[in-house]
Amino acid sequence: MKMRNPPVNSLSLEFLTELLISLEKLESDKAFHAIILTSDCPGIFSAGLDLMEMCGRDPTHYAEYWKAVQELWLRFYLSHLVVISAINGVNAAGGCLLALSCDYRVLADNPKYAMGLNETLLGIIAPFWFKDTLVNTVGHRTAERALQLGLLFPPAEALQVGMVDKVVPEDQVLSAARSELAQWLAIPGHARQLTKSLMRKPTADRLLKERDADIQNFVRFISRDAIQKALRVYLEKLKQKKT
Ligand SMILES: CCCCCCCC/C=C\C/C=C/C(=O)SCCNC(=O)CCNC(=O)[C@H](O)C(C)(C)COP(=O)(O)OP(=O)(O)OC[C@H]1O[C@@H](n2cnc3c(N)ncnc32)[C@H](O)[C@@H]1OP(=O)(O)O
Repeated sequence: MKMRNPPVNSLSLEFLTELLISLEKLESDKAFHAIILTSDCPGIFSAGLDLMEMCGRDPTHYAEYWKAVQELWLRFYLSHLVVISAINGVNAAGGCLLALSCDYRVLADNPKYAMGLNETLLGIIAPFWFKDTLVNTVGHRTAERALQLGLLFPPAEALQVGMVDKVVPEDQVLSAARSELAQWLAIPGHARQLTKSLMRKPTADRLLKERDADIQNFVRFISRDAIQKALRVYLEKLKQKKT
């Protein structure tokens, strides 16, 4: 699955919906057993959630958007397919969440390709299920520091803290993901799927039990004047970079 939403693969409502539909199609076709998730945007895996969806819109839109973000995470996190990410670019916040939801992560060795949950740098916070997904991957202490500081880890550090499983030269990222896949596909499917569910269901259940409350919390939080201002300032900084 090659993500293509130029220029930065930001996860707009339309793009989230496309990803969701693609994933559902693959999951319902018995011929498919695995997905390699990668990017078609040079140097960028994903810039995360689309800030334009969270800025200057109305509460109904925020609720619809957040429901789609929840849906995509639940679908990826609990997918019965083997999902491996071949991370071939910088990967922030919501994009990093997608990669963390995979079963295995290969990252291209380029110091520009940092990844992490950098929400605090925007003046916002990672929701509890983003946090839980990170904790499940790197452990509590590393996650606490990474989340508070909004750290984006370059490849060597991402590997060292366990945010990714392998770092390879940039031209080998897809072949390394394919080689890894062979090991996962050699395991009897039902046993691997049940084990994945055993490991992940408690984390997913937390959100499933509180979905509506989580949407309401998001809408209240994102609608605050101070948060809207912080997002506008961040977007402005991104644009000023060019001048
Ligand atoms: C009480 C508790 C309640 C809980 C509430 C929880 C609330 C939590 C809410 C949300 C969680 C948020 C998750 C996220 O994912 S937020 C997004 C975080 N992403 C980032 O910080 C990355 C930002 N982007 C960049 O750093 C760079 O763009 C880059 C490194 C990815 C690429 O750099 P470069 O190649 O130089 O491109 P440009 O910066 O020039 O960007 C091109 C173009 O794209 C626009 N853009 C970039 N990122 C985004 C984005 N995430 N959304 C929308 N648009 C984006 C950028 O502004 C440029 O636009 P242009 O000037 O018009 O061309």
